[in-house]
Amino acid sequence: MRHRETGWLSFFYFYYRNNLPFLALSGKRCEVVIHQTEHIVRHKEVMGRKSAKSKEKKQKRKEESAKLAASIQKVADANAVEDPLAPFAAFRKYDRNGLCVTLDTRRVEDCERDTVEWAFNLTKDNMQTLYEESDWGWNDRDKREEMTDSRAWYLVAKDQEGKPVAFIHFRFDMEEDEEVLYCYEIQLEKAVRRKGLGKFMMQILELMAHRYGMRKVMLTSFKHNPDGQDFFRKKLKYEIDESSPEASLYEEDFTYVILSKTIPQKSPAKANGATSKAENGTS
Ligand SMILES: CC(=O)SCCNC(=O)CCNC(=O)[C@H](O)C(C)(C)COP(=O)(O)OP(=O)(O)OC[C@H]1O[C@@H](n2cnc3c(N)ncnc32)[C@H](O)[C@@H]1OP(=O)(O)O
Repeated sequence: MRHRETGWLSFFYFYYRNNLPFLALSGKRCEVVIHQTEHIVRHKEVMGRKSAKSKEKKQKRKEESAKLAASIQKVADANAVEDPLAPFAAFRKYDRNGLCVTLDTRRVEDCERDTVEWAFNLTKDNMQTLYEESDWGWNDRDKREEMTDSRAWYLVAKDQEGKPVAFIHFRFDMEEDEEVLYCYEIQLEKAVRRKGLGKFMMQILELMAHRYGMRKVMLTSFKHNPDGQDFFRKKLKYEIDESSPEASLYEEDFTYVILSKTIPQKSPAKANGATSKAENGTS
């Protein structure tokens, strides 16, 4: 080592640089002390590196919990909005392909009882067989509980007589530490299918996800529901989500896939209140 070879001067310099206490030493003991001192310095360096690493870890944990808190806050803010459809006046009506309906969003507790009952029955009609063909099976009580959970929001399309013809049950929620808009259910009466209404309603979800800062729109779809699969994957370009069991290494053949679409995040200007084309009705 350099300072042992260069004698007293470098020995003092070494002490001085490493901020070590000075001791009166005889020349003979000098080498031993230098050796011990180097050992202490190495130890200090290792400890220094360790504490830098633990500081880094602590900082990372701090950032992660701040990010999680911000995500939870976004979900809470979205759920606190009185009417999530309010900024999209142009999307309150769908008048195309011989279909004329009005659209409305409400918390489940603000929906008419008849509407919730209609939504349950339509879901049962459309989905019971598919559920029974899956590992999940169908259970009236479980479905009712899910559909009337206090976190449930409904986007309902009604015809000109005020009769509901299509709905989406959605939630602003956390999914694997991320703020998402989860589409629990999209169900249309047979008479209004293949007229573009389903696509229009899913577009509304994507607009709301963007407006309220959700990172993705997510949903679960049975593999043995080809209509749903074609609609979401081919037409709406939803992709298999990383949380879907199909995307992992499980060998078990699951009967469903989790699909999602990433929502581009708002620029700071828009986050501060500027309105988008869709909100201006110029989509
Ligand atoms: C998360 C879940 O809820 S999964 C369960 C999904 N729901 C169901 O399966 C219930 C029964 N089905 C339905 O309610 C509806 O048919 C939906 C939601 C699947 C689709 O809604 P629709 O209004 O019928 O679809 P829409 O008319 O908007 O079609 C959009 C596009 O998808 C295509 N598409 C719609 N339905 C189908 C279908 N059955 N097969 C193939 N393509 C289809 C259309 O061709 C259209 O493409 P285009 O724009 O090029 O013409």
